[in-house]
Amino acid sequence: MSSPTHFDLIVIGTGPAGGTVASKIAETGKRVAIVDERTFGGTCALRGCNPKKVYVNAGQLLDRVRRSNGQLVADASARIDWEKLHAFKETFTRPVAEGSEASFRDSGITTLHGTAKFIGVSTLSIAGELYEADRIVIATGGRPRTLSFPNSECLISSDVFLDLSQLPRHIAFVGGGYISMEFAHVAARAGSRVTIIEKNSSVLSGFDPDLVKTLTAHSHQLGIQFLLNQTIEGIDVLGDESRRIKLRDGQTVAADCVVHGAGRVPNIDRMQLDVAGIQHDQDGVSVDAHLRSQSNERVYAVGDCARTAQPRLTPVANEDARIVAKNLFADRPVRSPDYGMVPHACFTTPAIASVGLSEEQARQTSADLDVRTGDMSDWSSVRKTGKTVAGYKVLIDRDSDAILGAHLLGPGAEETINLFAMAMKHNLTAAEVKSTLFVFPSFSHDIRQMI
Ligand SMILES: Cc1cc2nc3c(=O)[nH]c(=O)nc-3n(C[C@H](O)[C@H](O)[C@H](O)COP(=O)(O)OP(=O)(O)OC[C@H]3O[C@@H](n4cnc5c(N)ncnc54)[C@H](O)[C@@H]3O)c2cc1C
Ligand SMILES: NC(=O)c1ccc[n+]([C@@H]2O[C@H](COP(=O)([O-])OP(=O)(O)OC[C@H]3O[C@@H](n4cnc5c(N)ncnc54)[C@H](O)[C@@H]3O)[C@@H](O)[C@H]2O)c1
Repeated sequence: MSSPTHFDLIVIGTGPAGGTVASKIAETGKRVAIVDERTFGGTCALRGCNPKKVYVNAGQLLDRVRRSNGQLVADASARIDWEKLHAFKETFTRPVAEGSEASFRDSGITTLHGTAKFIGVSTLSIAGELYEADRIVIATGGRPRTLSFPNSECLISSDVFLDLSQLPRHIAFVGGGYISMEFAHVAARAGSRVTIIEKNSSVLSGFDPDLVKTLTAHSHQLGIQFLLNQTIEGIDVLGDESRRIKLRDGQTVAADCVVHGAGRVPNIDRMQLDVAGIQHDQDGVSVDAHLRSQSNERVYAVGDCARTAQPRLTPVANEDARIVAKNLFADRPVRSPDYGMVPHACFTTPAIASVGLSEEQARQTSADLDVRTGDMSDWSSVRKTGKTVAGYKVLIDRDSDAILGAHLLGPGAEETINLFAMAMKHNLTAAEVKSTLFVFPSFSHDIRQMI
């Protein structure tokens, strides 16, 4: 067998994490290769955040027109043409693969295609060829969790859902997390009958339970059916587009398509990590504070496939990449990511968003907690958009006046939460935030009333 082609760095995965590391290191003049087994660009740009947001925008627009009740616009009878919307979505995703590969090549990066597998501590096999490198960065992202009930393989993934050019009439979602809630809101507004089957007693476990209750009731009014505390026993495949989901309590749910929204896990199981002595478990590649593998010092891991305490989101992947690019060829890797406060939002309509501690966590941290909470649906900013649900919960430690957590539901929540994240990262007190002048009228201006 011929000797392996040598690089200073090989990056596995072309998503936000891997792509950023490769580009930054190539700028320093090192010999860099990047590989992907799918089209270049990663989940966020091709199968996640960006295409999803195109659909969400259509759902928001429709919601706003319908809610205007003849007051903001005269004719509220708008509808989504899914085929056209899908075609519009493609205008964002189609150019990504070619564009991202060309941009790597323009930066002098070698682009490779295939599934990378370790065959030695620093040697990879890719599409039958061997490659070795002084440093290897694993940035392979996530994949849908494997489910164990009979016929679970008939579920479609979020990748496939985003690519449907026809919207099924009845869609069932397994799991009530981000993916299901975001897709369900769009699909229900576009005319599908939607059922969400969740194993726990409520959906969206990472968000404030009181705001989730309000959002769930609102989603129910939209026509989304929630089946909570459910265990799926199996699925009968009755035809190409006919499924019957059997629940442990004896209920059955008929659907044209069943979507996997039951969580994602690190995509590392096919890489033969043990061959390279790279410690890992179901939560990802074990890394130290500098994102270096704890057991193979040539290897780093970033983004969704790394085992850190952070949520699996694009801004986290970007921060990992920024730090690893500094550590990779340093004499000693000393930099650690500065995640600050990671805000998160689920793009339902309206959106729900959070940053910092939950009320339960804040009660354990603060001896004197001020829970500022309220219904915002009658606030002028919200009413001006037409009537919808809106609420907030801001957690302030009375002793220090520190903001410990902020939780929002309502129009613009996905934007307003960023101001809380900035204030909290930079330790602004509640009084300092309240004394800041914000544009009026704006959703951000409402912050002054919340604290
Ligand atoms: C439907 C959906 C919606 C989302 N929406 C949001 C959102 O609104 N906001 C947000 O912040 N986050 C969102 N996310 C999460 C976000 O997409 C991820 O956190 C982000 O893409 C992680 O980046 P990454 O670079 O770690 O991995 P990825 O972007 O997943 O890239 C990994 C790449 O590695 C490749 N790969 C895997 N294994 C191998 C191998 N062995 N050999 C070669 N190549 C390999 C894959 O093909 C892939 O291209 C969403 C995710 C999904 C699924
Ligand atoms: N807006 C965003 O930032 C965004 C959007 C989509 C996805 N994402 C990322 O993708 C990840 C995956 O999203 P997701 O929605 O698949 O996962 P999730 O972790 O958000 O939710 C999974 C849900 O499925 C439930 N579940 C698990 N197994 C089940 C079963 N057998 N039957 C019924 N319910 C079951 C869980 O209790 C949970 O409520 C997210 O954690 C996030 O990192 C982010």
